[in-house]
Amino acid sequence: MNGLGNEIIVADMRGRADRVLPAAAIALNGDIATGFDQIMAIHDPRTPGTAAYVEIINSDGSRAQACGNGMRCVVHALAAESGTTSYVFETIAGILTGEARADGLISVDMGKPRTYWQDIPLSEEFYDTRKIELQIGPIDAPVLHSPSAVSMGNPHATFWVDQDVWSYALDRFGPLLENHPIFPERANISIAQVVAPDHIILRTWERGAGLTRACGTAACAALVNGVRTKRTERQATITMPGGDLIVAWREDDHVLLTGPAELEFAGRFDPATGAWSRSEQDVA
Ligand SMILES: N[C@H](CCC[C@H](N)C(=O)O)C(=O)O
Repeated sequence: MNGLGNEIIVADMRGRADRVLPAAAIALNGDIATGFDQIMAIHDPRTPGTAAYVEIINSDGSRAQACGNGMRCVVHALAAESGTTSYVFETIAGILTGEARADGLISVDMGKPRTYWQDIPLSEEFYDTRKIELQIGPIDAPVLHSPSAVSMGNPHATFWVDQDVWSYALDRFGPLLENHPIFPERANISIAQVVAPDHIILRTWERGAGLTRACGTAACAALVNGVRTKRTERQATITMPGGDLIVAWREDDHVLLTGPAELEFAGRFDPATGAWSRSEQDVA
């Protein structure tokens, strides 16, 4: 599947006691036919009132706490299977809800942002995480600096720029910033250009996945950080390489992410090794 070009494998692990292992993720990502950004593993529910417990694995085998585009793909897949359009899920970051809308888009309540430095987390004490001391490039003329930091369950840094987001070598700066010691759990790194109070252009280097065509939690982080720094309204269109997402930071502090999800093809794979086969009936 994909969520706005963010390549997602949705794995149905219901009724099973095993998990998708990092080795399987690395093997699947090593095959051009199954290269992906995240695996969303749907497990039996652990908490009454939830439909499933969802584990998230990046293409480098690391586990993530949240994945907005991936959650939309999970809603899309389950709705296609059962016809039910509203879901409550549990992830390691907490409870979140998703809904397949009549217009074909999918909305996911990504929960509340965490802005306190220890919740992001950062390795140093910053009491104002709207603008932390982090820069890259020449010391007297940094290329990127003073990002806003927030957690959507996973850590994000939003660097504000006023040039075209494509004029920055994010493929070079991304890994340096992702692995910077200020982020003890690494971080997702985004470059954001605010073109209107309700419109952000965004590119993301994802923790554990690299450059992706869209990143749902980064879109949420950019909107929240845009409001915190008085650059944007509480709802905006986030234009990413794969297309547009709509993000709204509601008055109840929940962040709502709306966008598409698409099925590409189905198959089966071994959750321990990543050995896979494509299903006969092509569904794309
Ligand atoms: N790479 C992210 C997880 C996936 C985020 C992204 N694909 C999304 O749609 O939110 C992390 O390790 O925190």
